[in-house]
Amino acid sequence: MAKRPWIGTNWKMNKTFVEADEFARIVAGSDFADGAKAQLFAIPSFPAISRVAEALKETKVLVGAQNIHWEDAGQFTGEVSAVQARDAGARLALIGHSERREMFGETDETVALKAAAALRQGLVALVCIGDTRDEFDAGRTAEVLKRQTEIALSKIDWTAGEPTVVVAYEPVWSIGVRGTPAEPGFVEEQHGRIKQLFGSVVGRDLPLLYGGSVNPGNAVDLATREGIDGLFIGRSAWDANGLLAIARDVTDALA
Ligand SMILES: O=C(COP(=O)(O)O)[C@@H](O)CO
Repeated sequence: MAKRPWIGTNWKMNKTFVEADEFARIVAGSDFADGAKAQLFAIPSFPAISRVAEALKETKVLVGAQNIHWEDAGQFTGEVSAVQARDAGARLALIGHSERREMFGETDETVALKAAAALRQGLVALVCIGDTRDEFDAGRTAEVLKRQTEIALSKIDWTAGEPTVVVAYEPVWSIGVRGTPAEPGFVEEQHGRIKQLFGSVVGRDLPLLYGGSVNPGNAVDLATREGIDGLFIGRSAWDANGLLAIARDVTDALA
């Protein structure tokens, strides 16, 4: 059976309401809206979540929040809880993106707390892990990914139903305009290691996505590799037609 990949985008701090509406309109009208060929997802900035969720409500496209707090409510100025994100229409929470780890003090421990909070509210927890350039250069990639994975998954009650956890390997050195695209063979090797960790840490397989400078030129090579269950895309998918073109190429190649 052909693999049904996860393919989605994190808008970061981009898009006005007009641009968000345009993106949602194009995706809602596409042949990927029914979710048959791929699990699409889009993660707007907080203000746009409710309108994008509304525009996509008749589709199978998951709308997410870019961050959540680990408490359900309280005196945390400027923060948004999983309860509130779900209330706004989010069905997924992005946790531990490297930009939050690097610039906003996210730690392995807060990532673990947030993953558990997302699952308490029935959200898909999309947890990012990744090595920095220095860690990569020092040959510490495997050690870093092991630590991040083990801690991120440590506060989840794996006996309670089927917690919906998706992990994304995103080498920090491959993300954004200054990033270097990772070699697909290197990614496949890391994914093999991370998949083994899923077996030993939680006793089950989890969807494992790749993110970092994914573009129309490398998407198929990445997404058709062993252990790569989908793509988490930034710049190349901020335009809805860019997202759909990559989804089409990938699903055609997997068919
Ligand atoms: O940050 C990500 C990758 O961004 P690129 O612009 O594709 O390098 C990832 O989280 C998806 O947003």
